[in-house]
Amino acid sequence: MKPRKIKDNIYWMGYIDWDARLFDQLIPLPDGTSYNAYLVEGSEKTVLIDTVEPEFFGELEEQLENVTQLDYLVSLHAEQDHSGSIPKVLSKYPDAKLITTPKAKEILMDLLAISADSIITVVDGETLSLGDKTLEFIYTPWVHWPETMVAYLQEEKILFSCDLFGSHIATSDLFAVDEARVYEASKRYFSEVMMPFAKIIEKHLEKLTPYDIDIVAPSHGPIHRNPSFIINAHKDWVAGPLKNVVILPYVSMHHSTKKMVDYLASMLTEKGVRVELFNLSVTDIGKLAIALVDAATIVVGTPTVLYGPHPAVAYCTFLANMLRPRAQYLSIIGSYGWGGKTVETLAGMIPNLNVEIIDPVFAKGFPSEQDFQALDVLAEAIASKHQEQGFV
Ligand SMILES: Cc1cc2nc3c(=O)[nH]c(=O)nc-3n(C[C@H](O)[C@H](O)[C@H](O)COP(=O)(O)O)c2cc1C
Repeated sequence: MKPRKIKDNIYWMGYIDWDARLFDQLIPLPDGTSYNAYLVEGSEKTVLIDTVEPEFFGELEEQLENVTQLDYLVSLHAEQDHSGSIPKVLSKYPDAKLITTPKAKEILMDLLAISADSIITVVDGETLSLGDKTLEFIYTPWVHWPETMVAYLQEEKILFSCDLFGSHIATSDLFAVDEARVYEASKRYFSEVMMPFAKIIEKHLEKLTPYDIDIVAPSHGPIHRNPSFIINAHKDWVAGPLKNVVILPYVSMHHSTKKMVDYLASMLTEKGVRVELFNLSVTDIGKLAIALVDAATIVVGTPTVLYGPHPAVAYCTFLANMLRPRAQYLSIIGSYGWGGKTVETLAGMIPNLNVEIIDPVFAKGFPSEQDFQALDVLAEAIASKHQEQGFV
């Protein structure tokens, strides 16, 4: 892919990774992703903002073919998918100075053995003149590492937001055209990377409010010419109202738990509560993470296996605890043969979740009439709590 013009003297560079299927060896990428770098040519100085995964440096190098002089390289975030090619860019342009935050300087030196001499650190709000253009650096720590910042090109009103407002999607659209598709890809990205920092991101969104932004240029996925679409989506994900939704991640080996999950789902639906079921044996955990962003209630379904939850349920619970969704209620349903500590084990795995636990329902073997009645009570309890809270 050749450099693509965003505005006069401002170009997208990078790599569109159509083949990527797993990010950080953790996150499923059904739609691939991209690694975006941006070239800004001022009347006096030229700057490259971020780089690409080191294995794709060849592509970036070709895009830089006609760039004879690079004065600055900005690193907004030290993670290798953006920083990994910095050493190669610096050896191509030995006079270029690397601009970053003091915290990122430390991390870049640790990760990539970049020498301290080539790094200039900036303070929050500092500006860099490129002649007719000015870059302002705005600290946004914990998006999603401690060292992160964004850069605002004042004259052109472009926010280079790095991972903030990113989406995992490979597309030849330079700008987000199919907003519904980008919304889903961005929510996936948010849920898996940003959700644990939702409260901090809420503050950053407030900090960015006074900036007049025409274009948001993130480091993954397409660029936004309609910035309110992606900014408002993030405002909603970090602090918008929870939804009248119960998500039901479950595993069932011999259908007892499955029968309970299906029954509960049906009762909830009858009571006007929306449900999303995730069979953890086959589910894309990214889809589950997306649902965790704004569901009001989580009900985990598990059989008892060797005195505890099924390992796939334990993994999902561990992940949910890491991702810190905003759900307010949680319950556990499932089946056992003779005994165990499934509920205690799962309850002990969610210290980060600020949830009220609604009485679990466990069937001995296949659910009996009494178990279905207990599920009726659970459905009623959830539905009335959702109603009381006004979730829609
Ligand atoms: C590998 C394995 C280990 C199990 N370990 C336990 C156990 O420790 N305690 C228990 O009460 N039941 C145990 N069970 C029995 C299941 O929990 C029980 O059959 C349950 O009804 C299965 O639910 P499901 O049909 O949703 O898979 C075990 C079953 C299997 C297959």
